[in-house]
Amino acid sequence: MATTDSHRFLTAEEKKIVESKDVHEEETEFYSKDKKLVIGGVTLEESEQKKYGPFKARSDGDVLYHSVVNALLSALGDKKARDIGTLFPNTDKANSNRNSSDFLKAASELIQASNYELADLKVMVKGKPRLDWQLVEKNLLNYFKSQKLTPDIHVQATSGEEMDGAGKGLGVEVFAVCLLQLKTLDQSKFLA
Ligand SMILES: C[C@@](CO)(OP(=O)(O)O)[C@H](O)COP(=O)(O)OP(=O)(O)OC[C@H]1O[C@@H](n2ccc(N)nc2=O)[C@H](O)[C@@H]1O
Repeated sequence: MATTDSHRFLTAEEKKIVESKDVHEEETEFYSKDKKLVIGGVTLEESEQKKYGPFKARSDGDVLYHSVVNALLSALGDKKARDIGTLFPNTDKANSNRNSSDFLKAASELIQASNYELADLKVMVKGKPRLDWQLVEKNLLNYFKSQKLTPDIHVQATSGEEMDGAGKGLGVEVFAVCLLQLKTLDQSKFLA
């Protein structure tokens, strides 16, 4: 039975079962042959895909975008939009294989409707998959620009040193911190 542990890779056993199912063109709720591992809107290269398989997730499983959405929702503090799962339940088939940029769009629209602008976004990725993090940064910058938001963005990565699930390659953890700033802030009074 697929669990809703949404950012775990398929275990070797699960992958074997699903691949064998795949032979009969069957697809499970969380895994389909065309589901690629994507982090920060960047799809991993085939060689990396083979090592890890896709995330087990209702949506496209982009754990970096999900973490950024949760950071934005946390900074906004709207109790009705507490977190990503409140806005986009993984029990909702509408989120099946959904592009996680949809979730970023929803969070960006909440910021646009607020008294705040997005000043800073800092991301730390922990896990084994290697990506061009500069490309992820560019992706995020372009995305937010399309939403009329211009945060300073910095993305880092660490292996997790085999110490825990992410470090052992069972999945990827992403920590995101953002700074919202009042749109009406008159910065001149801070300039000496
Ligand atoms: C992003 C989505 C899109 O469908 O799922 P995936 O595509 O990763 O599967 C969902 O928004 C899902 O995000 P995520 O929050 O990571 O999923 P889960 O860990 O399963 O938690 C789902 C929701 O259950 C609630 N929750 C979870 C754990 C907990 N101890 N208490 C809770 O109340 C939270 O509201 C959380 O948002």
